[in-house]
Amino acid sequence: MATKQFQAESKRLLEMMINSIYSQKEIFLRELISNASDAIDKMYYKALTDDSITFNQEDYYIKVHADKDDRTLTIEDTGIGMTEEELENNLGVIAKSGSLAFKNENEIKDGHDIIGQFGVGFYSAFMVADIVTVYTKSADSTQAYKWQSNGADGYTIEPAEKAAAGTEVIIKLRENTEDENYDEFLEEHRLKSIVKKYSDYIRYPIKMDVTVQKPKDEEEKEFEDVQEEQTINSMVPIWRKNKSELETEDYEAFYAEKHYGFDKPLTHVHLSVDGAVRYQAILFIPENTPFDYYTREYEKGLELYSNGVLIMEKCADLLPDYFSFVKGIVDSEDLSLNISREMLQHDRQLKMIAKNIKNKIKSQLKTLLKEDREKYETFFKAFGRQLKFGVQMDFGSHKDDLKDLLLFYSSKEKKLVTLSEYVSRMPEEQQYIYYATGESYDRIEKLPQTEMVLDKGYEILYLNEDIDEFAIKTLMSYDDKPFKSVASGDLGIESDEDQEKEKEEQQDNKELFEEIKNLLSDKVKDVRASKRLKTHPVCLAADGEVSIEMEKVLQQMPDNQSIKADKILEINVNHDIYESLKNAYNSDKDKLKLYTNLLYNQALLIEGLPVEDPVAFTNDMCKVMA
Ligand SMILES: Nc1ncnc2c1ncn2[C@@H]1O[C@H](COP(=O)(O)OP(=O)(O)OP(=O)(O)O)[C@@H](O)[C@H]1O
Repeated sequence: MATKQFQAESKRLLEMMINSIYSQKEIFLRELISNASDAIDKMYYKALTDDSITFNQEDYYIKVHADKDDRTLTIEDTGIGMTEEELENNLGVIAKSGSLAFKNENEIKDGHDIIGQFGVGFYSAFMVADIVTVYTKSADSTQAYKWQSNGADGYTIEPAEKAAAGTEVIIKLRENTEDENYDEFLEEHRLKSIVKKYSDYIRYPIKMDVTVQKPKDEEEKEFEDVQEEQTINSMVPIWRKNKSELETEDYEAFYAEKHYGFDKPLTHVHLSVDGAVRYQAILFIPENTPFDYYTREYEKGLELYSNGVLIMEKCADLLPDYFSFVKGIVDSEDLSLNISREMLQHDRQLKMIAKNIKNKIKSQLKTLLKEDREKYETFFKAFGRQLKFGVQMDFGSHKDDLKDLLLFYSSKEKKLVTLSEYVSRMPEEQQYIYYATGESYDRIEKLPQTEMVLDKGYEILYLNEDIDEFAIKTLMSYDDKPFKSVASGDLGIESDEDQEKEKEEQQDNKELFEEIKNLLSDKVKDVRASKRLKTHPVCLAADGEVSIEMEKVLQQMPDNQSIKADKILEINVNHDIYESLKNAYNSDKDKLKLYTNLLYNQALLIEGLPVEDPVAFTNDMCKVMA
């Protein structure tokens, strides 16, 4: 049985392609400029083997020219041009890429990678054009040709006049409609910005006649608008340059030019990777937190280029959420692009690049921490919170990547310290890494719960951000040393003797504690004699997974589900107030109730929790004073 070839309804196919491949009309300019760049690259390759051609860089350029009267936009190049046959094959057959064939036939040299591969980019011109006319003359021919099409009814080819080799693509713009303004593609500013956006790093000059103001005479009193030919693209991407040629100022200038931020970057990484996936990248760590950083509006991502042509402005997949503050670009020739060049076909290469980038950022931050503590603290002030979110994210699966990048305030050093520094200072008998939580370092310092641990001479990490304790709970331990809140029931520092004593105290005061618990009903889970309090009369401790600090954070969330910590009221039985409690218990139950309420509310205030009934509380105070 004979195998039949598929037929294609080319008119329909073209229509579908034009209207459904690209998300934005402006892309057509990127495609035509890329074609022009490919055509010049082909001349470059031709010169390598053909002695009669010398490739003088200055002879090769691309020119964009808008004619407002005619409503035409011309993209001209001094590249290799096309013969009649090539015209027929390349612009007459959809999905036929002369450039891909060229790439396969020639050994591609570094830095001269051919962009075209799908054989469809050219037709994107019909997104904005009624008629496209191409004048082209091949470097191998003396005859020039004109190709013309309105997209729907096929095309014509006829001999034409053209002096030099190269190609001119003339786009007759569509009429404006209610929804679409095609005239924008005749505006100097708009054209410049599209070229800058997508084609800034095309390695040949993209020229345009630009309006500039010049003095009319020597006195420079009056000015007039004149047209001046300017090169509007940067051409050589900074990331392709050798690191040794670049100064910090060059990176800073690039950061500013790209509008990555109003600040200066704190540090940068410049990568040129030649592994399984080849890519170049420049990554910046900003100095300041962007104003919208901790909001839903903030979009993470790196600019992604393929062969110097912009593919995505913000490729989110290149950065993990916890490094979402990183700005910069990645350029790779090894990406599998989809046909519109707006997405990637396979994410395998991207995943490899992303993994590599993650590790590079991590090691850059570690180096900063080691070599420039002050700068690292500036970074941590701006983005430390995000790292802590990162620890807690995805069930803690990134905690090993991040644990050595964290800083917490130390009770001993009175400054931010790493976990490794804390552990290195731990006395041999200390089993836990202690932490205390509160709104500010000052408040935490005054917390009664810290007394016993500080008395022991142990260091305490002061956690004052809402995310802190969640991150610590996810970390669970560092260097095999578990974390322990100073507010937890068992601090792990009590001697057997202390524990025995505590049991006795609990027993001795059992009835009084029962009574206090009843008076407070469901507000506390238990009342106990405190082992940690030295000078303060009372404090609250949490029993179970949810700490008091966590309760505060959860209460602020919209879907808090009223999660509360199980609270234990701890009483210092060595405090004078305790005698008063005992007396009241024995002789005056109303007084016991009054004292209990006062002490409980005091404990709430110390913890930074709201007093449930402030009026009752102040009335109680007055009763004591009167
Ligand atoms: N300015 C030009 N000079 C010379 N040849 C050109 C020019 N523009 C297009 N061509 C030829 O026409 C072919 C088809 O162009 P088209 O833009 O449709 O696809 P492509 O560039 O090959 O691939 P892609 O769809 O990936 O951009 C090119 O491969 C090239 O051979």
